[in-house]
Amino acid sequence: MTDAASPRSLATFAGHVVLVGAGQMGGALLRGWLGHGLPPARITVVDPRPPANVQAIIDEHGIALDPAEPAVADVLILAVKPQIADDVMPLVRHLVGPRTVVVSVMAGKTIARLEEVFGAGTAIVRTIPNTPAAVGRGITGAAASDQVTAAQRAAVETLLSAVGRVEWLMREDWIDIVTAVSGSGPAYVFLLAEVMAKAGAAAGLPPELAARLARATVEGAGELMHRSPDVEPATLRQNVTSPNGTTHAALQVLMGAEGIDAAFVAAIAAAAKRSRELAG
Ligand SMILES: NC(=O)C1=CN([C@@H]2O[C@H](COP(=O)(O)OP(=O)(O)OC[C@H]3O[C@@H](n4cnc5c(N)ncnc54)[C@H](O)[C@@H]3O)[C@@H](O)[C@H]2O)C=CC1
Ligand SMILES: O=C(O)[C@@H]1CCC=N1
Repeated sequence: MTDAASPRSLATFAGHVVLVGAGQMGGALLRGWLGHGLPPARITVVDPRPPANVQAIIDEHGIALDPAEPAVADVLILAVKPQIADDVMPLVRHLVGPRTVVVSVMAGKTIARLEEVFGAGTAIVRTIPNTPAAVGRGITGAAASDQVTAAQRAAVETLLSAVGRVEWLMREDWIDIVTAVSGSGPAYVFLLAEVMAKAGAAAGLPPELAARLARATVEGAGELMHRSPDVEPATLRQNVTSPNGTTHAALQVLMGAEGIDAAFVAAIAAAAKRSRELAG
């Protein structure tokens, strides 16, 4: 595993990186690479309509867009929506050669599907990052095909580490569950801030005050956990929970038979199932 706390410089990264799709996730990667010193001349972006904030970065650094003179990529990153992947992948097929490692951040798309498009001998890394990558605090699960060399694996890990941690997975089929836990996971935490705010307002607080309290609580709890790497989340929870106090009363509700455990088991199963469906 690598950690954003000890990121490697990309200033001496050898090879050309082609980013296909520079939206939320592709844009976060692009910012991370530039922030860690990857020379802009080593990057090509293929995206007909990047968001304005990403276009500004592309313009500022003079990054090549969609090469008129197709050059084979050393690392080709696919970061378009899975629903358009089957249309987009053939359009960048010419950028993939014998030395290329293709890296997908797309939910659902399997290594087997990518091999159908790019050839069975192609080195492929299937990953699932998450949006805290935008602040260098993402976590990415990654599974490599047998064709990926040690050098390609190291190169991919270096690029992914620019936006956070990397967990290499022994089994590709774990990716669907990783997607459900950490890929989609930030949404569950943001939802928590939303529902805590709504509940506070419903109980009588001014809605803006409830929203500020909920937001600061989620931010602070996340930071406390970040700064307590040796303390289990359960211990951090217990530290808040006085015997028969207010937290205990709330947790009785949240952790009851139909509570948060059961809801999360069902939610993770639903997300993993959807990830498997997106393979098609
Ligand atoms: N947003 C998230 O939390 C996560 C997203 N992902 C995956 O990342 C991928 C991208 O998702 P987002 O960045 O959220 O989507 P997005 O919609 O923000 O970005 C997709 C980008 O693809 C571009 N695009 C459209 N057609 C194209 C084409 N023909 N050639 C090149 N680029 C094209 C769009 O202009 C857009 O900039 C998806 O496959 C998703 O499953 C993975 C983990 C987390
Ligand atoms: O919702 C999705 O399909 C993507 C994959 C993980 C997070 N967002």
